[in-house]
Amino acid sequence: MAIINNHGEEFHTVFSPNDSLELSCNHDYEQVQTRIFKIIVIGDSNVGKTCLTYRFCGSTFLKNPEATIGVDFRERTLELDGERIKLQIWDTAGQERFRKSMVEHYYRSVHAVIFVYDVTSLSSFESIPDWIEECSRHSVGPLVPRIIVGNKCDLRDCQEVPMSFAQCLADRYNFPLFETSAKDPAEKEHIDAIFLTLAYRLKSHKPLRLKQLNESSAQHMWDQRKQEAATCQC
Ligand SMILES: Nc1nc2c(ncn2[C@@H]2O[C@H](COP(=O)(O)OP(=O)(O)OP(=O)(O)O)[C@@H](O)[C@H]2O)c(=O)[nH]1
Repeated sequence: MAIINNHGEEFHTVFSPNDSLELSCNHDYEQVQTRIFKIIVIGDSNVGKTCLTYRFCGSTFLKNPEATIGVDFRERTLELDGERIKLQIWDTAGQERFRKSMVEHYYRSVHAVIFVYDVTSLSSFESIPDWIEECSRHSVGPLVPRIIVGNKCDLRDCQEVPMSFAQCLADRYNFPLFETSAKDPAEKEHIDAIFLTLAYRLKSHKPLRLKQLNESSAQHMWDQRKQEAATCQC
């Protein structure tokens, strides 16, 4: 099985042979309609949101990320069961001063949310309910899939958040929980699996706002959002 990103690069992935996710790049993409899903990645500063999204979209570990200002956009196109799906990933700023003027943009027409904490930082984990609350305040409906990700699990010796704690929280909200590491190359396929879990869930739902759009108008909207973000005074 293979997955491709927006640059047309092909990666091999690791779903088990029993998995119903079929990823390939053998189709003539010009002929296939693409559904586009907006996923926002939220969490405290420094938990690794940029590195996680970069690992998924760029396939490598970003060594020296700078703090995100406003939002960074990444995307990757997948093919699931013969259907082309584009994940537009909004890597949001964790620092309040870099995010406050962007918050409305983050949540507008969102299709899925990933909450990230750092397994070596109890405070980042304790913030997760606040991020969930912020999400609700911005009218993200209960049908929008959400998952919790504990990052930096390569630093097991410094772990401050036992998985049992995290599992309790995830159970309380009924969200899936994943622990992973953007840094550890061996976790790359696990990170793919996290995003693909969401993609698969989104695929089984009707897209919300982008349902009626063809690819060029959806792309136009995406470009507009990028422009809005770039001109935003954060
Ligand atoms: N050991 C380890 N370090 C990581 C991992 N992921 C990210 N880091 C490091 O954590 C720091 C913060 O990473 P970022 O991805 O910039 O964090 P962020 O959540 O995007 O931060 P903001 O942009 O400020 O919101 C960087 O020094 C990364 O190298 C990981 O899985 N393991």
